[in-house]
Amino acid sequence: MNAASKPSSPNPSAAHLRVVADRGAPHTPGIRLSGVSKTYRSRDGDIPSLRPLDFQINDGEFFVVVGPSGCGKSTLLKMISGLLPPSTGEIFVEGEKVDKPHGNVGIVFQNALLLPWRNILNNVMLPIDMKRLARQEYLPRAKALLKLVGLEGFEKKLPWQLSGGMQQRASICRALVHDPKIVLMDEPFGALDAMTRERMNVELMRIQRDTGKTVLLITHSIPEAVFLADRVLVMTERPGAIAAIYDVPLPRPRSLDVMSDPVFAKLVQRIRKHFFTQSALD
Ligand SMILES: Nc1ncnc2c1ncn2[C@@H]1O[C@H](COP(=O)(O)OP(=O)(O)OP(=O)(O)O)[C@@H](O)[C@H]1O
Repeated sequence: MNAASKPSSPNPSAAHLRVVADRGAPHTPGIRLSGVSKTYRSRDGDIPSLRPLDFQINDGEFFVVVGPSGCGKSTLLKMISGLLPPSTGEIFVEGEKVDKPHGNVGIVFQNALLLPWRNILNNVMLPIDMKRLARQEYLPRAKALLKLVGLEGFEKKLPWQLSGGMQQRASICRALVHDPKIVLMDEPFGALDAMTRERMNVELMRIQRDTGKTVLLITHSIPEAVFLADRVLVMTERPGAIAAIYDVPLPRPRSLDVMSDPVFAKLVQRIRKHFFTQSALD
């Protein structure tokens, strides 16, 4: 789904964020993988972790990957961010080949990993400081992002003064502050309680809609995948391969009520069938 086709937001700060987000070439696939595989070399021998993968994620798409533990999901994410070279194949982000760590991604991990001595605003500004970008230019964007996730007024607080869900929202702002082309999320809400996790999912969908970012999210939860995604990629056991890619034909914007839609239940059931012998997935 293209950002331009989404309903516009009445929130003025969100509009500001969208203008920045829409700078990219509109028709280039957000992410493209061609024959990408990974085998780790270790003293005990080779560990084939991913079989060759071919797929693409469209600009502005919410793309979710589910798969059993150890099938290579985090490996995939590290390769797309340029932190890890593939053993074979090529990766392109917005048409540019990835061959080293690049600044075109924002990454959100399972834990917020905020620096305890920096206040929330300065944690969000961390990528700007590390990249030595002009602080004054990005401060309004950092503040607009904090407003977007409901953390206006918490800029000067230290991380310990916020709940786990609030900290994770701040870490999402940190991933977006330098206006990356894509956002990679590795089990971002895995450490949160079930109710907070549901709320965060609703919030994340809204943020993605308002910013128009291309999102690749990894989860172990099949209902979470179907709730969030435009498409769900299902992986096989290690060495991971593509078992299937499903379109999620549920209209947007979505609320939690969508989970009682028969289309939702059917798709969850269909994906679950890929793993019915495994207990690693919800
Ligand atoms: N640095 C490494 N050296 C050797 N093997 C590794 C390394 N990193 C990962 N592996 C192996 O590669 C496989 C894929 O690991 P990866 O962390 O990508 O899986 P995952 O699907 O993200 O797992 P989980 O869902 O449990 O987080 C695993 O079998 C793991 O043991």
